[in-house]
Amino acid sequence: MTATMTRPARTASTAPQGISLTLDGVTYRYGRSRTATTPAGLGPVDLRVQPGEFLCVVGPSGSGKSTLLSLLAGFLRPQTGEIRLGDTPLRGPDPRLTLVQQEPALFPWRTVAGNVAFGLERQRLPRAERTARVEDTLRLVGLEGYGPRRVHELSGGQRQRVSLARALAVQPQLLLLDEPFSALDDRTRTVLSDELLGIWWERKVTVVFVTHNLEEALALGQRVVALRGGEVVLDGPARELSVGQLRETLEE
Ligand SMILES: Nc1ncnc2c1ncn2[C@@H]1O[C@H](COP(=O)(O)OP(=O)(O)OP(=O)(O)O)[C@@H](O)[C@H]1O
Repeated sequence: MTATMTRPARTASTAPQGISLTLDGVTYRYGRSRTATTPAGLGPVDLRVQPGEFLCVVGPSGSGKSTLLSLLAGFLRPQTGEIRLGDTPLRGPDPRLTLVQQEPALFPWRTVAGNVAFGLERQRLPRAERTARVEDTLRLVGLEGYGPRRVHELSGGQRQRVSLARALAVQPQLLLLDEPFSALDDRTRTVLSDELLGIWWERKVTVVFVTHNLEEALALGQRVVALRGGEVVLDGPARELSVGQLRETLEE
């Protein structure tokens, strides 16, 4: 990650717009272990993410980042409290949100276009519209013309672009990203981070980006939330925070 990363000066397009995300007293505890007195997990967490906001979540290993994302993705249900997308309680995986994971989970038997089209198949779009949407999204992630290729022909960075395109093709209102660039080399990571900012700027989607990399969080996020021991220990605008301050808070 470099300090030179800048937000691209693009004009924002009209659609689709991001949605607000609200967590009210959300907890999730895994089964009580024999050694730990307090069961591991998350919460209680109160958080409100504004429509179109880019939030980065940081924290050391075991701080609850994945648990939080699993709750937001609807894979886990809060044991107490409530998560709302806009005004609606989240009750499980929701078509208004998509998740990009650390390792791109692509279908090797499908082409690049086939992978990107996957989520659209459930939307029952007319074929021509589906094809246009796939092409547009591939262009958006810098893979114009890659549609007919097979996944195994691609580099790690290109695969993660396909994964991002698949998540974006359905035009989510909330995009969840779980350490999406951590397996990539520094240069590819910087390029993709910059491109993600461009896409966010253009689409105005709400983003929750989980990373253990503090520099990355400050470079990408408008706002940074730090987790420690399953609790929010810091929440502030990225421009007012420093790596040292985050590190200090997380190590206390
Ligand atoms: N399936 C599970 N069963 C029991 N405990 C779990 C389970 N998953 C996570 N935990 C515990 O819950 C706590 C939070 O874990 P979580 O995976 O959310 O942290 P994390 O910040 O994502 O860590 P990492 O950066 O290593 O992925 C940890 O103490 C972890 O050991």
